[in-house]
Amino acid sequence: MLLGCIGDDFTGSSDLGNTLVKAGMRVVQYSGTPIMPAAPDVEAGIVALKSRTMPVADAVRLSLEALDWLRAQGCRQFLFKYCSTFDSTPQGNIGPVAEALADALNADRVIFCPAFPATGRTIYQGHLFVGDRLLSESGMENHPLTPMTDPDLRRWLSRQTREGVGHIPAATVWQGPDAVRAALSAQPHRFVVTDAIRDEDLVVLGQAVADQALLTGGSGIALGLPANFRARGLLSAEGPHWHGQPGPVAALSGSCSRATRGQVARHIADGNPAMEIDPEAVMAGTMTARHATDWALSQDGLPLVYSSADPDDVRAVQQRHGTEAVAARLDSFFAETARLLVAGGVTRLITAGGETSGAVVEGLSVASLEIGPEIDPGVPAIRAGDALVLALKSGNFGAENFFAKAAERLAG
Ligand SMILES: Nc1ncnc2c1ncn2[C@@H]1O[C@H](COP(=O)(O)OP(=O)(O)O)[C@@H](O)[C@H]1O
Ligand SMILES: O=C(O)[C@@H](O)C(=O)COP(=O)(O)O
Repeated sequence: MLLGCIGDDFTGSSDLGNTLVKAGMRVVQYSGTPIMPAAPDVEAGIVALKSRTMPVADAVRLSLEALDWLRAQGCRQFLFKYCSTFDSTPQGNIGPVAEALADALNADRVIFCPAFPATGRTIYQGHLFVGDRLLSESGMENHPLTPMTDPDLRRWLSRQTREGVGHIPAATVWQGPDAVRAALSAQPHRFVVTDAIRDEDLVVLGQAVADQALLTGGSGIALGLPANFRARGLLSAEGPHWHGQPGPVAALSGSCSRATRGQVARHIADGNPAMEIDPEAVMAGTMTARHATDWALSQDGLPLVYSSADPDDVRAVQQRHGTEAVAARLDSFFAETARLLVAGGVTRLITAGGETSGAVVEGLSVASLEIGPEIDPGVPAIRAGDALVLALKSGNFGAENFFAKAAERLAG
């Protein structure tokens, strides 16, 4: 294993896997830190944690455990993957996890670059944009767990860490890898937010940090890394392999992000079967995973079970029961529904939402996931077993007809 990655959620980890596979690396995503060694042909290993929103100390501990395992697999470079919208609270977890990893690896400079231009996430003057809006006006300010109310990454990260936070502007990135390397060494601070507006900028950054032990960012920061290993003659020529899976299909969505809500609306408008889950009914125990599964298994086509709701509805239910209590109940509802669906014969499962997908993969007790071809930017097809394939969609990713598109791609 050459590149060791730690993802703070499951969809984000598969997004990173997608980038690395497209650039020709053989990638396996692990559900938590494995207890066994990796297969010998894995070139990039991604330990997916559900650490984005857990208490800081737990996120740090789990990330360090993952780092230990990746080091034991022989990795030469390490990447901490978080969301392209920098999902975190003023307490963490991006800053504290990065600090712990940097200390463990003796990294004296660490870049922070969540840019992912293919999905509209760009960084300019240290500010994160989603399309033509600042992060804080993109809808992410309403995220149920990590409302992003400040687009200045330097300021947001500073709240989470004891380290000072520096900045490398786009003008330096445009001068190429040598200029970035020089700017990095000249930084007075250990943590450095880097601008990136285009894929070319990410490739330059990837070249510039070829010898850094630790990088942090969205999946975009991995764009240039496979070429570094290839240039050193370290990648196999064969590349990844993939075969699809026919059979019954179902979709689950606990994502309340704007893109997912559009995809849910489109799925319904296209006449597909859909069942809306009322969180109140789940909290009261009157809606159970068994009910949802029985309904889904009795449908033709691509049934969708969703709790996706507008920000006002989400806020109202959170105020009544508490944010964590609602998230925990819905996560276990979806995890159990996934388990029952697969037990009932479903071979293609599509999930929307980072937390939701993490809960589902854990509920299915799948230890490792082989990353396959891209469905939409940031979302690959995944093989989870001999007769099970998955698509784990980040909340804000995917075309409007994502559910139908994913079902087709998983089959082929
Ligand atoms: N109707 C709802 N009301 C309140 N919370 C919800 C509702 N539906 C889902 N949630 C919770 O909102 C969170 C959505 O997060 P996630 O699954 O990561 O989606 P995304 O990728 O869009 O951020 C989950 O914790 C989920 O349990
Ligand atoms: O970088 C991204 O945007 C994604 O890879 C990701 O992490 C998204 O997380 P969720 O929106 O919670 O799925």
